[in-house]
Amino acid sequence: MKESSRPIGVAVLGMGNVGTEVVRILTEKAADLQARIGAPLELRGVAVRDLSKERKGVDRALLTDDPMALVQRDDVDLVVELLGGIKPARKLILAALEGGKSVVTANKALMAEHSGELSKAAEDHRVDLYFEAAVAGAIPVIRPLTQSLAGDSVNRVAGIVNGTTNFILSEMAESGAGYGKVLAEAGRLGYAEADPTADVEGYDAASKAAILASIAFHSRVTASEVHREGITGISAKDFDAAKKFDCTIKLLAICERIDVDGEQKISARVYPALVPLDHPLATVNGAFNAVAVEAENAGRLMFYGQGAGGAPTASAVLGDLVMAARNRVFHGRGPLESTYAGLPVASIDEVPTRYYVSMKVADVAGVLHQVSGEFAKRGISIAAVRQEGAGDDARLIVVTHRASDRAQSDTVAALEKMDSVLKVSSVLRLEGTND
Ligand SMILES: NC(=O)c1ccc[n+]([C@@H]2O[C@H](COP(=O)([O-])OP(=O)(O)OC[C@H]3O[C@@H](n4cnc5c(N)ncnc54)[C@H](O)[C@@H]3O)[C@@H](O)[C@H]2O)c1
Ligand SMILES: N[C@@H](CCO)C(=O)O
Ligand code: NA
Repeated sequence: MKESSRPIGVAVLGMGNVGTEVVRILTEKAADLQARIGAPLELRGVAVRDLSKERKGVDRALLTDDPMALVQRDDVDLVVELLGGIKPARKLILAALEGGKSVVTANKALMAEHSGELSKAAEDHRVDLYFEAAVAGAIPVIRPLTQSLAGDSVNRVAGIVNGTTNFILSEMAESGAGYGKVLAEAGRLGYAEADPTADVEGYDAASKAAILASIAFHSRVTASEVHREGITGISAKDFDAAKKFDCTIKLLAICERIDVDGEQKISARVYPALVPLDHPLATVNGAFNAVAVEAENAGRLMFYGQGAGGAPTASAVLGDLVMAARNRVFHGRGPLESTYAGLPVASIDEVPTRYYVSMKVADVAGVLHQVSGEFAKRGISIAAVRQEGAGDDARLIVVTHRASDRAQSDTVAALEKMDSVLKVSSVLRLEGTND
């Protein structure tokens, strides 16, 4: 390695769950990081909201409540954005890139909406924009997709990419614990977003799906183009029913290439789904994430690890920081955004899915025939039917084979109108099967 170069100035924006851990590692591992980079990393400042708050292990002189002034300092070479949200993160990152500084961010909400603008600024100013921490926390997924698989064709990226909801669903499956209590615990452990609606309503997973789909399929997919359903409607009853079909329930993010009438499109979707208990994703519990990648030549790859939490996320941030710093020292550049394929995003209606429909029915002869008739009318074949209870508590559960999501949802709408169907109590998709 060449002799140590001049110090590289680092600005950290935000000292919350992730920022605190990044600053700790930067300080504690300074010597190792210097040896790996070929230059020392020097912390020039940390932008915080509350200057009066005690920050253990940080020199008070480094704290500032003016992030823009910090970003624009001449002695800052790398900016680490850990504020979250669009404002003021977008402007700060743009200012950094336009000032010739490389940026590392964990901000999926921002990357899923503004990656085009930010990547262009990075390209125009010949600096790096890294965001490994934005998807699946500590797990390397961005780098494998952009670098290791750069010579392959990815067909599918799917898995569990939100730690908070996986933590909640795992607890519900295990102990039947109440939703609110588990969510509060996820916040306390540093998994949840500042506004946990982003987690439980699936927005966070949708942002990650948009980033994964864009990278995997060399196209640009934004969060608003991802079909999104959250977990707030999932109850203990759904878990009981899932168990009867040897399944559990997971919030999945699925990005795949699909063929729609001869045209290749991207499907990017997030929803809670029944997953067979013997499927690898069924055993991913707590704040752990798992992402399965299917590529034409590599075949199937699995990535598993901690998808949320301060220290695991900081690990991914530091990895990016070392890369960006090395590029400074050795005059290299990270991979540029690749959107040459420009594939369109399919509507959820066009995607082939399997449905699980649980309904309360009138306990009269012929109900099963009428219900199955509605599925048959739309060309949907039924895989399993289960009748439960009797009288006022008569229930029918139908699991279908794959058909267009439009045909499936139209059938549910028709069932809801039938006199003999008193209530459609639960509709979930079934994933992780081949039929
Ligand atoms: N926590 C995780 O597990 C995790 C994992 C992966 C990615 N992320 C992402 O990392 C980022 C940070 O997450 P977090 O969990 O650390 O959030 P957090 O809410 O704990 O921390 C954000 C910090 O930024 C500060 N801040 C916000 N606006 C500011 C401003 N204008 N000036 C100065 N300080 C400001 C807040 O006061 C807070 O301390 C987010 O983009 C999040 O999505 C978090
Ligand atoms: N809130 C996010 C943080 C990690 O991106 C989660 O729970 O997965
Ligand atoms: Na990651």
